[in-house]
Amino acid sequence: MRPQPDTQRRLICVARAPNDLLLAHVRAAGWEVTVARTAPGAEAAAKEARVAAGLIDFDGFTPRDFTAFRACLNHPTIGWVAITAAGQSASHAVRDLIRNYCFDYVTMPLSYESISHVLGHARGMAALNYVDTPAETAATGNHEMVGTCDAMQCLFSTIRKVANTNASVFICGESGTGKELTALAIHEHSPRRKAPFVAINCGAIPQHLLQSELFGYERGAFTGADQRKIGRIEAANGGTLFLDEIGDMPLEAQVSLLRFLQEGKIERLGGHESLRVDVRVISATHVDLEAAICAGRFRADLFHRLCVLRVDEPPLRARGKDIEILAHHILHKFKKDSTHTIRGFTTSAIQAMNDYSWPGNVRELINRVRRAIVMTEGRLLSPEDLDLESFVRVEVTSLDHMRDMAERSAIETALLHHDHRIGRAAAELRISRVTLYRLMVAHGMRDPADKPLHDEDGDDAAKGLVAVSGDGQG
Ligand SMILES: Nc1ncnc2c1ncn2[C@@H]1O[C@H](COP(=O)(O)OP(=O)(O)OP(=O)(O)O)[C@@H](O)[C@H]1O
Repeated sequence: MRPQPDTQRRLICVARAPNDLLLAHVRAAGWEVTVARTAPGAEAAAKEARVAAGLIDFDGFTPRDFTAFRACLNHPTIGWVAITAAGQSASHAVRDLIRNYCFDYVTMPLSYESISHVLGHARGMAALNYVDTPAETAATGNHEMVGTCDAMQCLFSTIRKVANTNASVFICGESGTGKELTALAIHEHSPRRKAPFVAINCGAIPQHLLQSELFGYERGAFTGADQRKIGRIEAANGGTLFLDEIGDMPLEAQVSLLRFLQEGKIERLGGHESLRVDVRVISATHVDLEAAICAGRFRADLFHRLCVLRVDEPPLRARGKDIEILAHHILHKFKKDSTHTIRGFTTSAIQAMNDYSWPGNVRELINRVRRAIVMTEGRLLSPEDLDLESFVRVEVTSLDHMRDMAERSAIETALLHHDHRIGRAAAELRISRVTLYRLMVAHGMRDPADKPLHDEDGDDAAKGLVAVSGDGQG
């Protein structure tokens, strides 16, 4: 389960000599403050906080502290604001920290109200990242499997269930959906987790070599076999064997594999000894194996042996909000590849990712985000960085709506220009005051109950126009 967002307004204040008056003020403004006077203290406070604002005064800290600060300043759910004294921002190291890690900076002296206001914004921006941080779901060693949508939650529950048995598992799903990761997760959650997980891609190995790769061979078994080689099945003894792209396995190897699944024994090529091997088999394919069976390319009896338990991997396009969550997860993992700090994705990039059909699934998402991290010149990754600009929705609005917007904008500009003096604004727009009042009411800029006042303009020449009823303009 995901933790709930923090509703408290937490503030981490990092300073060698904290400003007591400032602290009293932010506390009075409702912030729950944690003070850190050292870099390790700041790190500990950052680890504790889920969503928080951070206020950091670099004065008095050493360059070594600056290096240590990077980890906590990089925390995605803490919005940092730096305090700088006049002249301090001249330091190259401080400038770098502010530019790369801080939401904003304030130069002292500044009103405490303004600081509290900036902190509120910084915390708000950090809270947006909170919803984007990936859920802890099915951790598989160093490989985290991210997913919060119903289809992925269902997959995680299936993984936990099938992990407890020894039956063969068959994973079905489009290319790049995470079939190997699922197989690894099953292994890591099973009692076999301490024994090897051995993966072999049946499609990537030349057909004539697949048998020897799977079963191994004895010295002299064929020309060039100058020493014994242990095959992948034997290497997985006690653990799990993952047969990827099983649909590409040649018929000859299918016969040998079927024999192994029936008897639990193998014979190395060129050997005469039968060896008992205890292996749990997980296989996967992105092709329609039932069709391959009908076409005589795959043995039905082998399929039934392999597919005791079936797991379906959802395509990325069917994972809804998970697309965005995964994108942030990948960004977080690879953002060090960029020379500058990248904070996230533009709204149109998120929309383009949601509209794209992802034929290459998670693998393609990883590649696009990694490319974007390297190519971008901004702090937010755009559809162009992701090479998805053709998926940006162009909103088509009606002509009436466009006219309406243009009218409202012209009125706002004229009123601003003339400091809300109605007569002058109306004159610039070349309409009467009465028409301007009517349009302001129509655009919700004025309450119809409000009577136009003569002295609103402070301009006697304009007063006479108020009495004029209509000017025939639309
Ligand atoms: N839910 C997920 N969370 C995080 N990373 C994922 C997830 N699913 C897949 N990946 C990553 O996507 C990449 C492709 O996954 P994987 O190799 O498991 O896919 P596959 O379905 O086995 O691909 P193929 O059909 O080409 O063999 C890997 O880098 C994997 O770590």
